[in-house]
Amino acid sequence: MAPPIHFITGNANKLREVKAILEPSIEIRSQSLDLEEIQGTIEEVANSKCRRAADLVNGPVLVEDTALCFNALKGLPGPYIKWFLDSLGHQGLNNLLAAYEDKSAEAVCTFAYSPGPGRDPIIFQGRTPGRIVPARGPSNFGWDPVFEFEGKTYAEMESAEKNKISHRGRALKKLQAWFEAQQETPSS
Ligand SMILES: O=c1[nH]c(=O)c2ncn([C@@H]3O[C@H](COP(=O)(O)OP(=O)(O)OP(=O)(O)O)[C@@H](O)[C@H]3O)c2[nH]1
Ligand SMILES: [Mg+2]
Repeated sequence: MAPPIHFITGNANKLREVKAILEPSIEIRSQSLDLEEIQGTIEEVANSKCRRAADLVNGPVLVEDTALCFNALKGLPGPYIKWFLDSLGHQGLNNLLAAYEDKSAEAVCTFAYSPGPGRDPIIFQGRTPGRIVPARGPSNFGWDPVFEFEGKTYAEMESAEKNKISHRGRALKKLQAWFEAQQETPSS
C-alpha cells in the first residue's frame, strides 16, 4: 500500500477532485494553507509554492497550481486566472476575448511534489484544450461554466466525465504512474 500523500491547498473543489481521482489507490491527507504565489511561468509558480509548503510542513508535500490560458492573449491570464475570475466573473472573461475571433484556450494543471524541505520539486502537468464560451451549467467550481471541451462545458459534465478528460485528471495520471513506479523500485 502506498504511503499517504499530503496535499496542501486552500481550495476544497481541487481537494474533492484529487481524492476522487487518486483514492483509494493513493490516500490523500490534506492541509489548508494559504501559500504565497509568485509571479512567473506556470512551472515557476508551482515550484515556488511547493518549496514553501515543504518548509512550512517540514515534510513531503504535494501542491497544485491551475492556469487558464487564452490563445488570443498569448497564454494570459494563465496562472493569474484566480484574480481575473474573482474581479471580472464569467462574463468578464468572455469580454476579454470580444475583440478576437479566436476563443480557444487551454486549461493547465501543474502538480509539484517535494520529498521535503530543500529538495527539488518534481512536476506533473496535464493540459486540456477548449474554448471560452458564455456560462452554461452549475456554478460550483470557478470557471467550469465558461470552459467548453468537445461541445460541453466542464460544468455540464458529470464529475467522473470531467475527471477523465480534465487538465487535473491528465496530470494526476502522470503523478499516479510515477508514485507506482517509486513503490516498485524503492531508492537505496
Ligand atoms: O472551473 C474551474 N475548474 C477547475 O478545474 C479549476 N481548477 C482551478 N480552478 C480555479 O482557478 C484558479 C486557480 O488558482 P490556484 O491554482 O492558485 O488555486 P487556489 O488558490 O484556489 O488554491 P491553492 O493555490 O491553495 O491550491 C482558482 O480560482 C481556482 O478556483 C478551477 N476552476
Ligand atoms: Mg492559489
